Amino acid sequence: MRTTRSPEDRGPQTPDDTAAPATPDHGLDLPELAPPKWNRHGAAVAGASWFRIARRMPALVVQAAVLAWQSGRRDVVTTLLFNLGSGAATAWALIATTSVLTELFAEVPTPDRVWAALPSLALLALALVLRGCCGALAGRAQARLVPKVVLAAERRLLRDATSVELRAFDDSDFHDHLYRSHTRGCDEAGALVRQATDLLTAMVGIVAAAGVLTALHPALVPLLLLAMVPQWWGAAASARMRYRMILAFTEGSRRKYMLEQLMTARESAAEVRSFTMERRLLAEFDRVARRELDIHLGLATRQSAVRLAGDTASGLVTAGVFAVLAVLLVQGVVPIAVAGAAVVAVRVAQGALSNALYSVTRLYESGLYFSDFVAFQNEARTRLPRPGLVPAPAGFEEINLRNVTFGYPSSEAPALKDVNLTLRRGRTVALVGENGSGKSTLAKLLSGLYTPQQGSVRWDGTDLAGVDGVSLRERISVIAQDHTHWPLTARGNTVMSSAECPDRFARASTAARADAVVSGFRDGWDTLLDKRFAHGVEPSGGQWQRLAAARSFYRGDDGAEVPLLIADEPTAAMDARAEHGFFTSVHAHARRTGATVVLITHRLASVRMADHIVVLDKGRVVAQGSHAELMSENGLYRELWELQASAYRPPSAPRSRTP
Ligand SMILES: Nc1ncnc2c1ncn2[C@@H]1O[C@H](COP(=O)(O)OP(=O)(O)OP(=O)(O)O)[C@@H](O)[C@H]1O
Repeated sequence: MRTTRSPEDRGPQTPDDTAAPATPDHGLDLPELAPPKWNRHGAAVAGASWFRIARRMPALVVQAAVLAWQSGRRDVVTTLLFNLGSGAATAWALIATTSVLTELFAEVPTPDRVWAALPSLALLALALVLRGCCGALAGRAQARLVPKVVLAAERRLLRDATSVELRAFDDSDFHDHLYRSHTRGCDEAGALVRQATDLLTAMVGIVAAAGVLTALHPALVPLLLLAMVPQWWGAAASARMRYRMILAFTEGSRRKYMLEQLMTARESAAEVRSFTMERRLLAEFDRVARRELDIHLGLATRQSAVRLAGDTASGLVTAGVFAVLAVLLVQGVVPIAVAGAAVVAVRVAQGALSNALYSVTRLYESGLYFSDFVAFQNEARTRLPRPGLVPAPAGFEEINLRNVTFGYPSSEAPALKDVNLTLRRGRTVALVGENGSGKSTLAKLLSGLYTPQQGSVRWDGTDLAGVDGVSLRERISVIAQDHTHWPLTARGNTVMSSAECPDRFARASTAARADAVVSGFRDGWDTLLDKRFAHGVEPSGGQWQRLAAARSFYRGDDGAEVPLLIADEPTAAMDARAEHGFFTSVHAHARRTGATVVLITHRLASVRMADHIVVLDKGRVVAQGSHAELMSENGLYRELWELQASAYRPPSAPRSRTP
């Protein structure tokens, strides 16, 4: 038997782990997201062989060099010069060390040895100071370069994300690319340059030390390199493991992010509580997070094992190198001074080599992530508007849609099928139909946001498929169904990208009745419409809609410049007075500016005022004409109209067959 518990029974109202569950403690039962295409590409890169890693290095270094060169030439040159200086100083220091040791181990009385070693000691000190200065200055140049590279990559990503056609945002593959590129790709561009310069620094150190070591005894160099192979293998293998883990968990981290957003965003905070979703969201979060944690823990163990094996093997081989040195010393092949200097050179080269190894593995790892950034750029390039488009015509007498068919990337059925339509200049055209019938899609095609896969949309004789989208959209004003709540002032929300013009501004704000909204705000038109900022306010849904309408009237104020205004459910949240006012204004706008107005609304009483009504059903135009013509037919329009009208009739009143 089910029992109902009072709030007191339930104890504290925070959903801590001990409180009784108000709803079952299971997750959201979301279906798994389909693996994106880039996953295959990523897995192929992550599974690269040693040979492939080595082969990729030059390309990665070149990529880093190009990125760096494009972002800060002076810093690149400075980094190179000071790194070379540092290498020269290292070699000099090692030679000075040999001289010092030779003097100190000479067979003469001790005070004479010390006196003899002093000049070499001074040279050694000078070389070390020089090496320090060069290192510091190279480090400074690198520290200046990296943020510039990250910034340039971020800018490129934002430019690409805003340049691609809107259609790309309907494609989940594009989202995956963008997500990965945005979350890691840009930072990895900086890391790529940092690791490449670190590698350069280390290589210069190695070359300097190896050069001196070769001069001391050639057998030591290959032994030293051999000592580093197991360490290198360990670090690279563990980096690749981590990459594969991140790749495997991309879907999970997207889901985790989505859940975090739902639980922390202001927009969803009320509904999370109203629908008592707290526990279910947390349970889903726990489920996803547990999977992530398990993967992390498994990875940590495997990485440690690989590193341990690599370090142990490396330690054993290094001990072997010193044993060989001892043998050479005992056999008299090298004198004691040279053996001492060799130990110093080995330590210097080991330090540099281990830095180089770290840089190489990190460079490889960064290269893997950076390849996603490059892949996104390539993907974005294929989604740019095609080149060679002509500027939009200044206006039209007629907009003609001929056999227009359009489908969204992820959907099987087209949203619009074989649509034929003519919209005349200066007329108000209403699109009506049930949910999902294709009204907004048609509006987006008319707005120049999408181009049809079949058929054409023409402004008089000009097919819009061959027209530059930006110049076309500059001639169209839109009130979108899901309009953006721009985090700007009320004035900024209205003026947007145009220059401010007081007359135009006054007309637009009056037409949309936005002035009445703004008069209630503390700073009037200068009030910031975002609660996240100090003194920001949050307008109501209807108030936002009036501001969106003002924005649209402002942009479309000059009918010669903007001959088309499209309003997609512009009054859904408005009260009856505001709604009536809006429709009156929209007709007045069409009369004053001579623009064509396309109106989408479910309020059929307002549709009646339109010059022409187009009825859509399942993506097809099923009827069109004036209100009277459509009412005379016994079709979908009349059925919808009568359904709405019946809600306003007293229950006893007889149903009229005429409007
Ligand atoms: N971005 C999208 N990606 C995939 N399918 C979409 C997208 N937008 C709309 N659709 C689909 O296209 C069809 C038409 O949708 P559209 O939004 O044009 O209908 P509508 O008539 O404006 O509906 P409503 O009255 O509910 O606003 C629907 O089946 C919808 O699921």
